[in-house]
Amino acid sequence: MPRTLFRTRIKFCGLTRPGDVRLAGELGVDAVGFVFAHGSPRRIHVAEARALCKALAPLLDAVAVFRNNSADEVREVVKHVRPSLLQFHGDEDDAFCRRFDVPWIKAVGMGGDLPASGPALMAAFPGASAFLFDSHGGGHDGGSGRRFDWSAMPAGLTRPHLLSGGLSPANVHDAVAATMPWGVDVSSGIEAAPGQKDGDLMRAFVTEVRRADCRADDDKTTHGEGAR
Ligand SMILES: O=C(O)c1ccccc1N[C@@H]1O[C@H](COP(=O)(O)O)[C@@H](O)[C@H]1O
Repeated sequence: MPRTLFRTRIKFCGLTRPGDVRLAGELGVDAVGFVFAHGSPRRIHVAEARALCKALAPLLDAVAVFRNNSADEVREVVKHVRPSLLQFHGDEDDAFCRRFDVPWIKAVGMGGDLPASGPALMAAFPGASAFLFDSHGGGHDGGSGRRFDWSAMPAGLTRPHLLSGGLSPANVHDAVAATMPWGVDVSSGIEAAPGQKDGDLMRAFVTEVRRADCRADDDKTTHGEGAR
């Protein structure tokens, strides 16, 4: 079987149980997300996040997810949890996001008004390490399990982007094949209940992403195209 040169990064978000964090590490995902957003059914507190960090495998990143949290709340998480990345899912601007001296991802809502273009996004968020496209906006929340029209993703981004929103083992192969993202992020689609991940769904999700990666490699071999 041909081996792919490009590996789609995988983030599992909204973990609340050490066993789920351990399994994520065993499955070889790249990052797990801990949600500190108010109103989320997956919200955890600093002490719980610190306990979950003890279950992290080496080289598995912890991402702290916020939505319009105060600067003090973000600072407390940064100080006590020490996440390797922050993810901002609300109306935070570039100046707010860069205050914490930790690399960050800006989540872009695709549920309401659509972003103008990739270059416009990069100009609005010059400090963002990556962008994440999710289905929030227009009255819809993040982590809702809803997908959006993947063809509406803005063109012209030269920084990494993650696809998210309503992904699951049933659709992630097609999502990766259609959009070739840097990475994918999933919460509801691998859950038995909010915050409780399902081991079989976690495993199936990773399998489907890797199947899409192998297909992309086959396509490149067949058509002589360059890497992503
Ligand atoms: O997971 C949550 O509860 C959450 C709450 C507030 C902001 C973001 C949240 N999670 C992010 O939502 C998307 C999509 O999740 P889903 O797969 O559609 O359920 C993902 O980027 C999570 O990081």
